[in-house]
Amino acid sequence: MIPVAAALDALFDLARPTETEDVPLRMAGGRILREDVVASRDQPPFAASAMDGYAIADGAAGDRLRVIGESAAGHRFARGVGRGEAVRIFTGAPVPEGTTRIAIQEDVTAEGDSIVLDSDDAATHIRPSGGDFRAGFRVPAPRRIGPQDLALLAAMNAGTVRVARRPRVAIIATGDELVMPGDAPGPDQIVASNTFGLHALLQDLGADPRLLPIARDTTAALDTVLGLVDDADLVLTVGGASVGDHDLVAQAAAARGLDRAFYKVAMRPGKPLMAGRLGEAAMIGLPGNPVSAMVCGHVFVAPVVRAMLGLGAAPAPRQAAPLAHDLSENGPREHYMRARLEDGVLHVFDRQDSALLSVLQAADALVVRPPRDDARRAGERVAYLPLGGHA
Ligand SMILES: Nc1nc2c(c(=O)[nH]1)N[C@H]1C(S)=C(S)[C@@H](COP(=O)(O)OP(=O)(O)OC[C@H]3O[C@@H](n4cnc5c(N)ncnc54)[C@H](O)[C@@H]3O)O[C@H]1N2
Ligand code: MOO
Repeated sequence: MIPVAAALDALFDLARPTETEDVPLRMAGGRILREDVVASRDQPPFAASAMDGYAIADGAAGDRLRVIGESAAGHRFARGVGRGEAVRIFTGAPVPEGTTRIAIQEDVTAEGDSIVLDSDDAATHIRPSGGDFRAGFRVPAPRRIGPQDLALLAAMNAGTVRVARRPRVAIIATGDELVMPGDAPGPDQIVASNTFGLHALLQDLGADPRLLPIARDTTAALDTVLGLVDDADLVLTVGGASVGDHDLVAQAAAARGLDRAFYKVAMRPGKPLMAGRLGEAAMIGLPGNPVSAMVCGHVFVAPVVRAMLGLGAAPAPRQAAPLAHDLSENGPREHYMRARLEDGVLHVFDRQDSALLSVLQAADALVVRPPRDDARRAGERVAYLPLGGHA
């Protein structure tokens, strides 16, 4: 058994960054920016009105000004404006030459082709040219492109952006007992679940996951499904990783030339984890117990996918919070305990069996106990991995 950190390092050695590709901006949400985007012009490109009203050169409450034209968004007033004059102006329109402030229309009385200023206003209501960003302003890569990024990149006039190709991930469930959700299971069968959780996790990460057919517990069936892996960057198998007579994944992968990096990690759940290089792909053999597979998804698969996307080789980010209650000392394996954060305090579930998906679903954190961690008291701060995803 190797420590979690050593397993993660070995996995980072297997993870190759994907190539880059150009995508139209509207397709770029959730993708990883691989090349800086640089603004080619100032925004706004001209001094712009922030309000509907009248652009004026000067004037105080009581002054009467002659309205000599109009500046609307997209249509500037092309002449200059002098003392005693005003230009009708709308939000977003270019501020005419010679004006210094906008008198908002609520503060003005319009009378024919002139206006009277009803009050003084210290604010100019003018957005200066380049007030948002200047030409040369940069959004640096790498970065996951969120909705706010998209809005900014569009304002910077980026029609396409250079992003990381999504890592293709083949997911293979193994086991004679498994049927697909919605099928009719026999009396000794259960429904494949882990692969669906992993598929969703991978989609959230920005990967391109593909569910392959369930492989039966024979080396021939496993070989057939491994043969469908095609151009995957990462192959995930689920189950068949332990020491039982029907745990044949290692054998089938070896026959296909797996160059094994490690087998068994000092963690709980997730001990029978296996990894290596399988042709062009990295392969991770996940344990079959549903919670073990999902915990390994968060602890190993997610950082590997992030590394492939070019976001760097770093463990899943941890946070810390106080415990709601005492915890007994930990054994020799790093323990990832399902817990629920309530008002910033961690409640660790009593039942931690790695078959209990209902407990995992109710959890929003995995408390991380180092190997041989001492007993912990209520109120002590401990590390946890946020799981997210709760309404
Ligand atoms: N003698 C020992 N037995 C076991 C050990 C051990 O060290 N010595 N380790 C245990 C631990 S820990 C784990 S974890 C499991 C891992 O076993 P496998 O990876 O071989 O997984 P399976 O035996 O195929 O399945 C375990 C369990 O999970 C269910 N399963 C499998 N795939 C799925 C799926 N896609 N969706 C839902 N459920 C799935 C399967 O039906 C089993 O119930 O080994 C322990 N045994
Ligand atoms: O290591 Mo297993 O994954 O505890 O159930």
